[in-house]
Amino acid sequence: MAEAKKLTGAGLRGQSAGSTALCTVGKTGSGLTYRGYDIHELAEKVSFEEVAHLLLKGELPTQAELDAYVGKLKTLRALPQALKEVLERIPADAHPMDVMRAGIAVLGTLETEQSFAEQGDQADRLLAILPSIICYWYRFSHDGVRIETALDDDSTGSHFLHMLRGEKPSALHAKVMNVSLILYAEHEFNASTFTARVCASTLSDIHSCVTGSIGSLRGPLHGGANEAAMDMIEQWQSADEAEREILAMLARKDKIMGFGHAIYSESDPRNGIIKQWSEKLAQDVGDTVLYPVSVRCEEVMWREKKLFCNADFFHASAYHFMGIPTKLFTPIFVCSRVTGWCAHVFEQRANNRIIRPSADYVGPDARPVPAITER
Ligand SMILES: CC(=O)SCCNC(=O)CCNC(=O)[C@H](O)C(C)(C)COP(=O)(O)OP(=O)(O)OC[C@H]1O[C@@H](n2cnc3c(N)ncnc32)[C@H](O)[C@@H]1OP(=O)(O)O
Ligand SMILES: O=C([O-])CC(=O)C(=O)O
Repeated sequence: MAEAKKLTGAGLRGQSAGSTALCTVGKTGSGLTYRGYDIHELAEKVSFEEVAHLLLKGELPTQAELDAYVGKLKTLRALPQALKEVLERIPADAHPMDVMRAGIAVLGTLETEQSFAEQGDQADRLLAILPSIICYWYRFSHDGVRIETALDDDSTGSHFLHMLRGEKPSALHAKVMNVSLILYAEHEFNASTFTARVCASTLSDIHSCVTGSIGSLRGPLHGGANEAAMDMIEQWQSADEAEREILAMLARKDKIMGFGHAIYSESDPRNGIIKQWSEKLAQDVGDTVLYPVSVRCEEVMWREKKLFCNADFFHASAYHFMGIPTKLFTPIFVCSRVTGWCAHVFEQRANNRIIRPSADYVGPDARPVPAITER
């Protein structure tokens, strides 16, 4: 079993910033559990909606609870007219994460959380509507069509692909989306979730918390790494070329996106799972380049630097093989992680003290303000 990573230095690394009953990350080096359930078992046996229920409502649902929950989510997929109009005004070259951030900000003005008693329903609405927001904007701005978002797909992943392509996905694609959404759902005090908790600690509303989280997830050191990894690997025509380029990047001390992790020491448990599905998808589309390129990157990074693929790296090829445009990779992460964010908001609210750390002052000593003519 891998040893836990030694956590010291800047970035609050290794410091406990609160407690959570939602998730353990890297407790023994490479483990990941949601409310005590191992990620491998969840990815194999349950649906994303069951995981959402687990995170947001405390337990895996019974069949009757699941049926009711899926039914409820389906009723929450429609976009308010005012939100559609805003989305239609956002240009095609906008960053899709900005579209999601703006979409939730607008939703917060239309369906404002009036009291914390509404938080469960608000979280369900966010979960159901986020795929609608991004796909409505994408299809309108790129294809000039106003899509129907209130579709009857049973799963969030199928709903997303159905809106994106205008037809129901294959069983393989539906399955991979389901696994992917499970893998991305929750990860303890990562940057975007901590953003949500800081915002929640001021007793702010849930739309503000989630809007802030989307902003934090957008960066390439966090959720944006799946797109950055795709931009990198798609340039290479063979595994040998990938090896040469990775070695050159390492020599230049470039950051290789999709590798390394703040908490895990020698592997990210989500990687092996999504890698298997990426391989299946590669076979499905007859790929002979991108998957071998990805595998070679993994081998070279481990051999040269003992750096391993995080959850984002093989998501890049998996999403690509399903024909998903690269710019929608990180928005899919949002559609999943909103469950973790909201569950953390609930947890923060249930046992709250405003989050307000201290800083070590390194500026000038106290001094008088000079007159403007003397500066
Ligand atoms: C779902 C997710 O959000 S997973 C993370 C997605 N992000 C990425 O894939 C971006 C690339 N990776 C990284 O930037 C980092 O590994 C992070 C942000 C994930 C973690 O950062 P840290 O906790 O600071 O990394 P860590 O302390 O393990 O770094 C150790 C050394 O390895 C280097 N290193 C870490 N990751 C990488 C990488 N991907 N490429 C090159 N070097 C790296 C660091 O620069 C550091 O070198 P130094 O000691 O010479 O300064
Ligand atoms: O935990 C982290 O720092 C980043 C991560 O892997 C995630 O949020 O899924």
